[in-house]
Amino acid sequence: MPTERSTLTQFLAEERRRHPGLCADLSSLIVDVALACKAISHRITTGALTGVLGGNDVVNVQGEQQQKLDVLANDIFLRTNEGGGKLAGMASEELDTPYAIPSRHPRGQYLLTFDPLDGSSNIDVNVSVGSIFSILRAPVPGAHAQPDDFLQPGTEQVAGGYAIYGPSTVLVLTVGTGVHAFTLDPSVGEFLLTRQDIKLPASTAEFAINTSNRRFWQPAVARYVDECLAGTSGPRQKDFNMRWVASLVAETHRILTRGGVFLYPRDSKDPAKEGRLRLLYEANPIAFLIEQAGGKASTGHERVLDVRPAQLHQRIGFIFGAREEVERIERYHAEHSGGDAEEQSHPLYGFRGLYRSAS
Ligand SMILES: O=P(O)(O)OC[C@H]1O[C@](O)(COP(=O)(O)O)[C@@H](O)[C@@H]1O
Ligand SMILES: [Mg+2]
Ligand SMILES: [Mg+2]
Repeated sequence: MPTERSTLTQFLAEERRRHPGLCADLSSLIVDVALACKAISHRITTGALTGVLGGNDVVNVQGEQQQKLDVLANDIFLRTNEGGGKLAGMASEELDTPYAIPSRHPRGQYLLTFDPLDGSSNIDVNVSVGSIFSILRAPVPGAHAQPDDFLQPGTEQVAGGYAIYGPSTVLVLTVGTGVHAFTLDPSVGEFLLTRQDIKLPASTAEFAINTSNRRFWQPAVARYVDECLAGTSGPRQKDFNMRWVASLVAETHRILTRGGVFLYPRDSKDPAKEGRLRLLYEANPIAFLIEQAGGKASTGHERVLDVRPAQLHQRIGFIFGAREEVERIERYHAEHSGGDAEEQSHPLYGFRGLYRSAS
């Protein structure tokens, strides 16, 4: 079917004309990443027919049960991107250490980090999952990337995005010049531009959080959620809706489509972990998109993109979306940060925060 919409490749060529600083290698790397997403999309679509559902009895570096599709998607990302001559190395949520580009391939000037399959717990129940990616400059172009090379703050990203595998497959991308969405047309095998320069409303009446963690929340988070739940009879004086898909990509896509705020804050469930989501593969690329769309992304205390990673698989508290809501949550964190640390780390503190904030 003929179409007048730009393909991803045409769009990137046009972006390079508009922004001459955009490098040709970066465009072709993004096209390779998109190719990986198409292949993953195809495997997900066939589901049980090709035996790709279910676990594979392996626990990954994150301490989580790997799904067959986690491994498959990881493999597709590596194979599709290793030979293009654009990369000095890759780092994946599913691999303990960075992936070295095999010596038979030329090495390039970029680093690719990715969560090959996000929202794994949703695969078997046929709910949307996705892939998330981030592109950084290699400190030494052409050389084999060292693990520390990946430890760059999110502000250094040159591109970031995700593919959502839902009722349709959509690639959402930023190269630092706005946020654009491309829908996969399976009849021609191309991502076609369907939304340009996506903007996020500054306010919202919809929040997303896993409330089963409530007893582990810090007081600032409990206060924020309690106020939303109190609706028109509480201090916010408006009713809020709530959503939780348990797939970061799906939550992000909803927020980029109709607004909202997302919280997976640091909590006391496992004090050894600084959060649930991973800084390099999840928080940074999503924060890049959200900021480019006019929203905010924060740990509760600071801008996510300013965090200097200390470890490849570092986790982080992640709050993003409508600017006014994120600013409010940051304010609550600042107001509650002077409290009694011992009391605040108590698992029931969140509940007591409920009563305190209601007064
Ligand atoms: O199961 P929970 O605690 O609600 O966590 C859901 C979160 O975990 C994730 O699934 C983590 O991603 P992975 O599936 O890549 O491990 C996010 O997509 C989602 O926001
Ligand atoms: Mg993930
Ligand atoms: Mg994953």
